[in-house]
Amino acid sequence: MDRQAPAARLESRVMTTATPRSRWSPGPIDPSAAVYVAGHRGLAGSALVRALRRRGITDILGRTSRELDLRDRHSVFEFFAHNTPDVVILAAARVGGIAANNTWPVDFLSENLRIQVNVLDAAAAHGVERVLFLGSSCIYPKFAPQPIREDALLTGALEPTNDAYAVAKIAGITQVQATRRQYGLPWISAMPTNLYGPNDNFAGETSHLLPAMIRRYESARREAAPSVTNWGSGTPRRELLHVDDMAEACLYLLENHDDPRQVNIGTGVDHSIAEIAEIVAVAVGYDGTVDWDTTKPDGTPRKLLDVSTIHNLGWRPTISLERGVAEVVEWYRAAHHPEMDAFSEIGAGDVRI
Ligand SMILES: NC(=O)C1=CN([C@@H]2O[C@H](COP(=O)(O)OP(=O)(O)OC[C@H]3O[C@@H](n4cnc5c(N)ncnc54)[C@H](OP(=O)(O)O)[C@@H]3O)[C@@H](O)[C@H]2O)C=CC1
Ligand SMILES: C[C@H]1O[C@H](OP(=O)(O)OP(=O)(O)OC[C@H]2O[C@@H](n3cnc4c(=O)[nH]c(N)nc43)[C@H](O)[C@@H]2O)[C@@H](O)[C@@H](O)C1=O
Repeated sequence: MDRQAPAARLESRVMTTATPRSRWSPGPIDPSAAVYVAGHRGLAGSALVRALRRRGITDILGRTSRELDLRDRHSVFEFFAHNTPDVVILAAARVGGIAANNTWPVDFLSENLRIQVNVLDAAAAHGVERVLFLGSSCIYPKFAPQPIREDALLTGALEPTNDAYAVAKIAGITQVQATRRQYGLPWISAMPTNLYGPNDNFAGETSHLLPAMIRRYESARREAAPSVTNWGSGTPRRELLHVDDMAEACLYLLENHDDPRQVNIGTGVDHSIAEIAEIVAVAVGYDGTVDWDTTKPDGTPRKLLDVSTIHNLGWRPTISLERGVAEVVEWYRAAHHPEMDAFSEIGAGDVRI
């Protein structure tokens, strides 16, 4: 006799029943759909929740990592068995800026592989029709031709500061494609460029470029410091997308797109790090001088995405970098009081609102 609980039985294989046939067709997400946003408190996940609410979707499932550790396969399968989501958006991941990726590569590889495999296996086991997997532009080769087209994937060596994270993300894209092939489920993957917005990680050392700079420049302004020191040479280029634009793009893809190849999401415009620093200085109102710490890594020299696929599908971003950065500075000032400046020691999760 099979003494295992149903969730445990499902855990041992990806799919229990015969291949499901997809019933999906393009159109708005059903307002009564149960949508699970894995990572709903994060930068991307919280923007996805806002975008879903703007569409009138109310049955949004979210669990913090304390409530549901997605590295724990059994818990993930139990969650799916009890909640049976109709749509899954996988925005939970171990995420960090260049220093975090460079310092803890095996954590970024191992944790992300486990999170992805568990969530995607559980979604397949329950026959979830619509799944969107979020990767990142770091999946592409370090010296890919610019702007980077989707077909540049796996054509060259990765940027060493984030190769472990990138390999985990490439595995996620492959799992989506393999699930489509094996089970006929219309799952998709999206690859956003560097993101910024409210609910970002402003911890400093582990942050991405933009939140790190907003924190640094705001602190320098408050303290009337004569100069700030940014990382690297200032010459690499980055394409920055407001996370609310990213969320709209993801929902647009979920409503309109069904194809195995990952889709780039970006603005199609990039700036040097020095130019981005100047935009932050203006938004914050800091007029001191800038030094560059070249002992810190530059990372990939350029990773401008070719966004013609999503443009041709009919989606374009709406938030300019200057406006977006100014809004995030306001958000940061409202969310973080000066006495909370020690929050890097507390951990980014604890300062989210
Ligand atoms: N930030 C960026 O610039 C970019 C991000 N992306 C992609 O977007 C996705 C989300 O990134 P972003 O929003 O920036 O990251 P954040 O760090 O802001 O959020 C990550 C979320 O994942 C959750 N999480 C992490 N580990 C676990 C776990 N073990 N179990 C359950 N939940 C977990 C966290 O939950 P909790 O808060 O409860 O701890 C958090 O809400 C990632 O896939 C990333 O690759 C893509 C391109 C650029
Ligand atoms: C989204 C993407 O994010 C990461 O890749 P990245 O784009 O290299 O990351 P970043 O945002 O941290 O840095 C961008 C650039 O900015 C320069 N820089 C200046 N001053 C600061 C600074 O204060 N902090 C940081 N972090 N960078 C700084 C820094 O020297 C570098 O040249 C990966 O995690 C990757 O896995 C990934 O997916």
